[in-house]
Amino acid sequence: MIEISQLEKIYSTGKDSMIAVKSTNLTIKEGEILGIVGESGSGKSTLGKMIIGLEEPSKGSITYKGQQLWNKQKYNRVQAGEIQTVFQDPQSSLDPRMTVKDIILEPLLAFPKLERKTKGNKERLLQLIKRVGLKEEHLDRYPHEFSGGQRQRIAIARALITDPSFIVLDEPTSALDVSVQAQVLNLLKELQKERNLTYLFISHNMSVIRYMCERVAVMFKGEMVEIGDTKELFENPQHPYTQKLLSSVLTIQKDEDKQSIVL
Ligand SMILES: Nc1ncnc2c1ncn2[C@@H]1O[C@H](COP(=O)(O)OP(=O)(O)OP(=O)(O)O)[C@@H](O)[C@H]1O
Repeated sequence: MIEISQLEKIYSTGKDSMIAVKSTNLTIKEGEILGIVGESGSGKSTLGKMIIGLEEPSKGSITYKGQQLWNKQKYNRVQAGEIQTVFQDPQSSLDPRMTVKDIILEPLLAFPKLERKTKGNKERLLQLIKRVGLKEEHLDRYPHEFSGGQRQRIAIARALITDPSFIVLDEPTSALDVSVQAQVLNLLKELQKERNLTYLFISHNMSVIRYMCERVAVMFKGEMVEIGDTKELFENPQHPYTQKLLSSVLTIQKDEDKQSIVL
């Protein structure tokens, strides 16, 4: 579904420049949940941002269903909302001045045809809000009236309004309490099955990755150092950095008397 080839991102600030993502190749298959794991600053979010059009690649290419996503420095939006995203912090990603209804409908503004089709379809909005675990009366309220978990449910409904095929989930539960994290992860899993969605699931949390993902890619200092089936990678990590990531997870679990980090 997505082919990433020799993708690179260099950030320049004044005289300095740094390579956030180094010549990366990656295939994301239709209907899979692919995890991207790595410590803070390893380039995970930058990779996601290039796919959703928020950062322009410095080199390389990304194709979605065979079409280039970036052409001559312009992001190609012809996919009509097929690519969506959910960010980590629903507090800052939801506009506090907008009602929940307007927040959810907002992505449609970029796609007039879709907007016309969906706007008159109140039933669809109601189904969606209920499907993510909220109620009709929530539609006229504002983000600050909700808990963190509810706000993330609003963000998920907003991502689904354009009926996407592919969603970049960038640390979607990291800002939530542990028990709420599990509920939101389960909702995301159910939605993925029901709608045959493809996810790129970014997280620094190995337990969350193990729970959610069929395959996982490990990023270290901007490079993709290992990729494989989640089970195999957890049982038999090849790269020293992956081994280090995994050993730290086990230590935390042991030290906290088997209190598993998430689930
Ligand atoms: N807009 C920017 N300008 C300059 N440097 C940036 C910018 N965005 C990210 N970087 C740098 O690029 C590197 C990769 O950042 P990125 O946010 O992709 O990492 P990450 O793995 O997602 O980290 P985290 O888990 O903390 O979000 C970091 O060193 C970061 O400081």
